[in-house]
Amino acid sequence: MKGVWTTDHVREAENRLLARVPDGSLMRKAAFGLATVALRMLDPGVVGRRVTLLVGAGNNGGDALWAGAFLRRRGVAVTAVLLAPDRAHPEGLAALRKAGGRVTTEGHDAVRRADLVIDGIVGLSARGPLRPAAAELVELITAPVLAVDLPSGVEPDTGVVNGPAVTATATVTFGCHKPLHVLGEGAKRSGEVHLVDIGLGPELGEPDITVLEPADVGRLWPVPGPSDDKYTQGVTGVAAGSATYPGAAVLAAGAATLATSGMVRYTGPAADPIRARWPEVVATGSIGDTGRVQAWVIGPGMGTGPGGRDVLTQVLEAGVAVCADADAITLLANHKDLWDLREPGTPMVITPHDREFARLAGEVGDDRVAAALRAARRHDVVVLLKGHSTVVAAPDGRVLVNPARSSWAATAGSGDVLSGLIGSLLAAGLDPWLAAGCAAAAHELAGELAADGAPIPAGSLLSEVPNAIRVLRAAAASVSP
Ligand SMILES: NC(=O)C1=CN([C@@H]2O[C@H](COP(=O)(O)OP(=O)(O)OC[C@H]3O[C@@H](n4cnc5c(N)ncnc54)[C@H](OP(=O)(O)O)[C@@H]3O)[C@@H](O)[C@H]2O)[C@@H](O)CC1
Ligand SMILES: Nc1ncnc2c1ncn2[C@@H]1O[C@H](COP(=O)(O)OP(=O)(O)O)[C@@H](O)[C@H]1O
Ligand SMILES: [K+]
Repeated sequence: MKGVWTTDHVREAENRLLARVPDGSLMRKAAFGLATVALRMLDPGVVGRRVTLLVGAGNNGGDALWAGAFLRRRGVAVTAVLLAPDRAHPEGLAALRKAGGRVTTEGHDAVRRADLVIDGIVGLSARGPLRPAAAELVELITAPVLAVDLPSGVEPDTGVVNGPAVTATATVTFGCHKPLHVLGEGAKRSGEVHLVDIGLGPELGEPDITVLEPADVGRLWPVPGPSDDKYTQGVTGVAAGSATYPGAAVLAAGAATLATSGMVRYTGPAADPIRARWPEVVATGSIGDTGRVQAWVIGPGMGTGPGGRDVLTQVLEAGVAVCADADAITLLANHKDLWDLREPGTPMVITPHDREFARLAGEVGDDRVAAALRAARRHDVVVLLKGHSTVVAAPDGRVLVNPARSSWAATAGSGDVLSGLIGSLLAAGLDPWLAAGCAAAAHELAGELAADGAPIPAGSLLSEVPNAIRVLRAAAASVSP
């Protein structure tokens, strides 16, 4: 698992560390790590290659200047462009000058002619988009960009970009990952993120955000053992679909069928198409005939009328784990009394996209993590907020983020697949926060495998679920002793 810490927590940890290490040693460590990645990016042949440093007013610029000094000593032609000449980091500037680096306040030529640009404009103290002088230079960049700590112009704690910002080829970050590296536009703008150890580890407490690695998901994915039968692995119930939207039920039930062994039961008006596509599913027309399940998936294509409300009532009263998606979320938003039917402590995951979220808990806004946490605490459920970066928040404050590598999953019906995956992991007994996180990871990977460079319908994503599970389990096998 990868930990991510907010800027407040990074600063607190840095202050504790700074109190017990010699002055300047952290920055030199950070800068040396930065220079090492820069040399790799310049390879082959670093002597005489042109590196331009964009240097802002703070320590982020200081990192860039110190890295420039290291690079200069390896024969690189280094030019520092000072955006705030009076406030450039004094020791870093002196070190660069001593190593023979050039310093200027007029950066147009240096940026245009660079083989590599190092973005030391702003780091953890960033507020808002790039200021005009910095934005004008960034516009001119054609070379690869190595960002110091984060691509300047991106909000560090949300990954939001509201104006001009750097798009980095790679980012070197120090001590730990920060939220922007895994969230939305920030993740995209960071490029490949390299973590440099500056000894911050012991000072960092519990992470604010966790990212599951493929091996984590593979290890957690439930598989049958010698003593298992179809019931012991958890039976998933799917209440979804309608005469108008039978496909949503077929996708959700299909996902539950493929995600784990064991058994899937279906209830609703799409029993015939379900039987035709998934003969393994035990399909009935009414919830009373369904038999026992360990978890329900409810909502996709179900409708928000009295029929849907009645089924949701029965599901919530059943006292088993629930994944509520789509129309079930709208019903919960429209009829607040439905929440009271749930037995306290029963695992529950809701999976809104932004519009469903707004119905339930107000606009998402820029801070998706804070929004998901707010809703999770208000309703005492795990909230999976969909998007390019999926955020999973638990009422106890745990947050998982699944940053997508591609956007092929943004296609009609793919959410139905996701809810089926979550339901089957809940039925298998996984902690609901992990169930949602593992499902999001497998879902995203299935989309990537299915697409392979071209658009796909949700059915193709669904077909790749077994391959995604194989890849994730292989990752787990390759790291276990
Ligand atoms: N602490 C440590 O031990 C270590 C810290 N390290 C490094 O320090 C970095 C944090 O440094 P920091 O706190 O000095 O501020 P930093 O991010 O460089 O900002 C500088 C100034 O930029 C300005 N500015 C703000 N927004 C802006 C915008 N949108 N566009 C343009 N300019 C903007 C604003 O100045 P203003 O003009 O508002 O006064 C702000 O004060 C951290 O990211 C890491 O790289 C590493 O060396 C490891 C050890
Ligand atoms: N830009 C994107 N990049 C990656 N994944 C995305 C993107 N947009 C949506 N997704 C994912 O696609 C799925 C869409 O779900 P949803 O909006 O409920 O669609 P539907 O209701 O048609 O099934 C979710 O898993 C979501 O996280
Ligand atoms: K930066």
